Amino acid sequence: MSAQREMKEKNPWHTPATIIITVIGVIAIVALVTVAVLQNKPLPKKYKYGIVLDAGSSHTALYIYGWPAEKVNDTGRVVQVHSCKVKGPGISSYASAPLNAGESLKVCMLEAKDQVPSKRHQETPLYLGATAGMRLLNIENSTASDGVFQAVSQALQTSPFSFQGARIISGQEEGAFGWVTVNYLDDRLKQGLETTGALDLGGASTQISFVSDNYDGSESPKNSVTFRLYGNDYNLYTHSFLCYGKDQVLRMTLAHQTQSGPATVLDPCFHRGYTAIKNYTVLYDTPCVSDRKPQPAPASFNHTGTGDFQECQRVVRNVFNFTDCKYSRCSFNGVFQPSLQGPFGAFSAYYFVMNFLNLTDTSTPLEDVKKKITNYCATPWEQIKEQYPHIKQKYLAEYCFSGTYIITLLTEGYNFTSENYPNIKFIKKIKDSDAGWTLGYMLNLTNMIPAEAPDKPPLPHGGYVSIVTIIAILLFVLIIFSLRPIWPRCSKRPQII
Ligand SMILES: Nc1ccn([C@@H]2O[C@H](COP(=O)(O)OP(=O)(O)OP(=O)(O)O)[C@@H](O)[C@H]2O)c(=O)n1
Repeated sequence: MSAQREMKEKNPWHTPATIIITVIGVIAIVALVTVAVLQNKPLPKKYKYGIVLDAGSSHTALYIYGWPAEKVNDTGRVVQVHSCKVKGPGISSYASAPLNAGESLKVCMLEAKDQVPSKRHQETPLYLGATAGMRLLNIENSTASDGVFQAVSQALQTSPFSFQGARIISGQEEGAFGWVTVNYLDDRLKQGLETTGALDLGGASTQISFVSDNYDGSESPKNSVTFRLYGNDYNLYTHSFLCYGKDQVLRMTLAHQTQSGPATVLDPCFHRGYTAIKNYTVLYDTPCVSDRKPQPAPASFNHTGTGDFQECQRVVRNVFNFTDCKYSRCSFNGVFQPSLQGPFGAFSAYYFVMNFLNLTDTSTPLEDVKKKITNYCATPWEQIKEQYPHIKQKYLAEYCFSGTYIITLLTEGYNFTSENYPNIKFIKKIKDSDAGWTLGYMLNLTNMIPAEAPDKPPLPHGGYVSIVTIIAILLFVLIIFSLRPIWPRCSKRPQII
C-alpha cells in the first residue's frame, strides 16, 4: 500500500562489506606507512665527541669536535663544538718545571668535562699533538722534552676521557692535516672539487701545502703526501719550515743585527720611540739562532726602534737563502716548491696579523699593502699605544715586524705575485670551526674520512616517505575497484523498495 510504502534512499557505500573493506584498508595504509617511516627514520640526534689539544710554541688550545653518532661508519659531519685557550705559555716553556705544564691544562680539561655529556666521557678520544716549540726543545734537550710529555700525559690520564697519547707531530703532518681541515670544512673533498691550498703561520714554524698539476712527487719526494679520500686521489705538496714561525724569525732578524754584540740595536722593524732592554742569553736560547751568539756575549742590549718598512724588509730578507736550489724551482733555503696553483687559505698568525693591520682584503694591490705597512711602521710608538690601548703591548710592538715578514715570506719566499696574491684568503674560521691542523688530525686518527665515496641511499628520507604513502593509497584504490563486482547496485534515482 502506497501510504505504507516506504521510500528508502539506499547508499551503496553503507553496506557492511564496503564499510569493513574501507576500515581494513585505512588501517592497512596507516600501519604500512607507519612501519615504513619508523623503520627508516634517522635515529634521534646522539652525538659523539673527540678532543684535540694543540700544544703550540706560544700557547696550547683545546678543541672539542662533535658529530652525529647515527651515521654509518661515523661519516657524519664533524664540527667544532667548543674551544678553550690554555692560560700561560706553550708546554715547551715548562722544560725546567714540567709538572706545571700538566697543571696548566687543568682549567680547559674541566671545561671539556662540562661540555661533553658525562655518559660520553669514557668513549671520547683525547689527543695531544705538539708542534714546533716541542720540536725545537726536542732538538735542544730531548730529556727535557720527554719530561714535559711525561707530565702532560700524567695530567691527561687522570681525565675521564679516553686518552690516546701525547706526541710531537711532524711538520709534514702539521701541513697536511691543516690542508685536510680547510678542504673538509669547505666540503671540497666529498664533492671532489678543486682543493684550496693551506698557509699556516705559527710562532716557531710555518707550513705551505697545496695540490699542483706540476707535482707528482717524483721531484723532491719528501714533500709529497698522498691521500685517497671519498674515492679521489690527491698528491699533496707540503713543506714545514722549522724556525720560520714569526717568533723565531723575529729572533733570527735580531740575531743578524746583534752578531757583533752591540750595546744598542737600532731596529727598523720596531716603531720610533720603542725601546727595551733585552737579554742576550734569552734571545739566543733557541736552536734557530744559538750558533750566531756573539762570543763573548754582553749581558744585554738596548733594543731601539727606527720604524722603517723598507729597511725592515732588508733585514728580514737576510733570514732567507734565495740562491741555493738543486731542484727545477725552489721557494727558499734550497727547498723545492712547484708552481703555485689555485686558491689558498692563510690562517693562524697570518690572520691575527693581517686582521690587525686591516689587510685581510687581498684585492688591495700589493703596492698598497706595502704602503699601509710602511705607514704603520712609521707611526711613533707613543701614538700606537694611544691608538690601541686594549691590545697587549707585546703583540702591538711586533705587528710592524710581523706584517713585513708575512709580505716578504709570501712574495719573495713562496713567490706570490700581484696576479695570484688575490687568490689568498686570510681566514680564522670556516663555518664556525677554527682553521688549523687539529681537525684533520682527529679525522685521520678516527678514520672519519673514508677512502671510498660512501654508498648513498637512492632516495632521501622525505622522498621515501612520500613514495610509500602514494603507493599505499594507489593500492587501496585499486583493491576497492577490483571489488566492484560485489558492490551493491547503485543508481542515481532513489530505490523504491
Ligand atoms: N692576537 C694575536 C694572537 C697571537 N699572535 C701571535 O701569533 C703567533 C701564534 O700563532 P699560533 O698559530 O697560535 O702558533 P703556535 O701554535 O703557538 O706555534 P707553532 O705552531 O709554531 O708551534 C704568536 O707569534 C703570537 O704572538 C698575534 O700576533 N696576535
